Amino acid sequence: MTRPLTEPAPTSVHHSAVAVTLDGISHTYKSRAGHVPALRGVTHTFVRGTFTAVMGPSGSGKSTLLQVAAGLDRPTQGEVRLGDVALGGLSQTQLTKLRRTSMAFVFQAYNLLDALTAFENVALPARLAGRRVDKAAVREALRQVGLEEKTKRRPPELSGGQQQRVAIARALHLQPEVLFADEPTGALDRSSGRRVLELLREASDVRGQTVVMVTHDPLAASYAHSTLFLEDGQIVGRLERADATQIAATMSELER
Ligand SMILES: Nc1ncnc2c1ncn2[C@@H]1O[C@H](COP(=O)(O)OP(=O)(O)OP(=O)(O)O)[C@@H](O)[C@H]1O
Repeated sequence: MTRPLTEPAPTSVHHSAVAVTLDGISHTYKSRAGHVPALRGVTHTFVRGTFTAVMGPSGSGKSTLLQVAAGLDRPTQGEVRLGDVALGGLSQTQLTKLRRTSMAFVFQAYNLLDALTAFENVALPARLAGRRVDKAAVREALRQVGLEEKTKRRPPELSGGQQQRVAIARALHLQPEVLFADEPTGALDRSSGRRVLELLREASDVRGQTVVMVTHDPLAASYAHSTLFLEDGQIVGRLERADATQIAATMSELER
């Protein structure tokens, strides 16, 4: 596969056809109410250059799966690998470095810094990863999500949907090996939502990035190459190249 010139220098992570492997992952939260098993023996490989939607009823473990796959939380059991690198074998510093160079995450709460402008928020992760900030590329990322007029605004001066789009521009600008997004279209109107989904699909189809997106919306999931269904912390189904009607039908079977 050819790589665009703007991608970071390859590391061992980039040589594998598999972007992310979840190998027998279980994750249990310990809270005052007791132990909550959020994931129970999840095994899955996310192939490089694919776009996967993760669906399932509320509380089925979708966000946990994303957090664990992105190395934001260490699983109670099992192994996560990014390419050939086992995340469990890395120190916190090594993990942070790997995450900064290879992954981007669009959170449900957008995690923007209020003190920085939209432009500065988009540029920040690249700066933290020690890369030179290409101003034109930052502006282009903001243009792609329709915010070219708002580059100087700070998050408190933007609507929820606009903040969500800044978070998406920030992830796209990094051109990460793997892009994780938790409900990235949740706060968006139909047309901005569609645009964002097209951008995510383009990231995988055109640039060979791997995209993993949690969503409740069958229409959003239909933009992905495949959809995984979670229930009670386990993968209970998978659809390939399905349309929104098929995805919705599978979801309603699960929710019965
Ligand atoms: N920090 C936490 N402490 C204790 N339990 C948690 C914590 N985070 C999640 N859980 C529990 O783990 C289970 C899975 O949660 P998770 O957020 O992964 O589900 P989800 O499928 O993303 O849900 P939703 O669609 O409602 O966002 C739920 O039972 C939830 O209550």
